[in-house]
Amino acid sequence: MSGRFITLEGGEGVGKSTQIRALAAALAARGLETLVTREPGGSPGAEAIRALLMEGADDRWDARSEALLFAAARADHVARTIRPALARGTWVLCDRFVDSSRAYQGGGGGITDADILMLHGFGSLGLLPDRTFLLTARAEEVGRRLAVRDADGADRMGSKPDDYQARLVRRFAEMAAAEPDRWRVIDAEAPAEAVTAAILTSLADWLP
Ligand SMILES: Nc1ncnc2c1ncn2[C@@H]1O[C@H](COP(=O)(O)OP(=O)(O)OP(=O)(O)O)[C@@H](O)[C@H]1O
Ligand SMILES: Cc1cn([C@H]2C[C@H](O)[C@@H](COP(=O)(O)O)O2)c(=O)[nH]c1=O
Repeated sequence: MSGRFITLEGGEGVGKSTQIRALAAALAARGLETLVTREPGGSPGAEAIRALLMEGADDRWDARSEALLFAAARADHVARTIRPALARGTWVLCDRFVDSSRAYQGGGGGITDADILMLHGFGSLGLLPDRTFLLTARAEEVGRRLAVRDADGADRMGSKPDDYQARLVRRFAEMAAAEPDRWRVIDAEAPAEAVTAAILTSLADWLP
């Protein structure tokens, strides 16, 4: 039996972590076995790489080194956590995946999509989600949320400048438009409960 692989994507502070927790609870209430995981991270090795990526100055890594580190973390996460869970029939709910590399290191950092997909092909044998939810909200709304959540300061990746953030948001929208069979775009400005309901509606075809 094979589980489902679902990812949540979007810019900083749009509500992915909030929604993944709510989604896991809703699926568990329907009797489904779920695993919530995240990137970068989700396995001991990938969590160690996460610390390298998230701490330190913006120029700690150049764009290519950063793309390699994200791909290496993902390879370990896929091999040790995601593929075994899917093989057990578990629904894997992942907070960010390769599409974040395509948006951040690609749209934001200027690495080509072909290069990111090549690294993903080598490191993770090209595993792709069955369904990807893109959470969207206006920059002003996200700014209000992050001002509260990150009052003590953002991490290294969250501190990228506004033009970088704008490019990655555009890249997410392009990817969703280019691959509508896999992506579902969700308005994440609504109250959290309404956002969860919209995600569940977009999963109705798979739910028991
Ligand atoms: N629908 C919502 N309405 C209002 N506030 C929200 C909503 N969803 C999440 N928040 C709040 O916004 C902040 C950011 O949410 P969250 O941490 O889930 O975002 P995220 O997309 O996982 O962020 P990041 O990408 O930075 O990890 C949190 O303080 C959260 O409580
Ligand atoms: C997987 C992945 C992530 N990022 C960035 C996106 C965020 O700024 C951080 C992760 O922080 P979060 O609070 O856990 O969302 O890393 C990236 O640039 N590339 C990636 O592949």
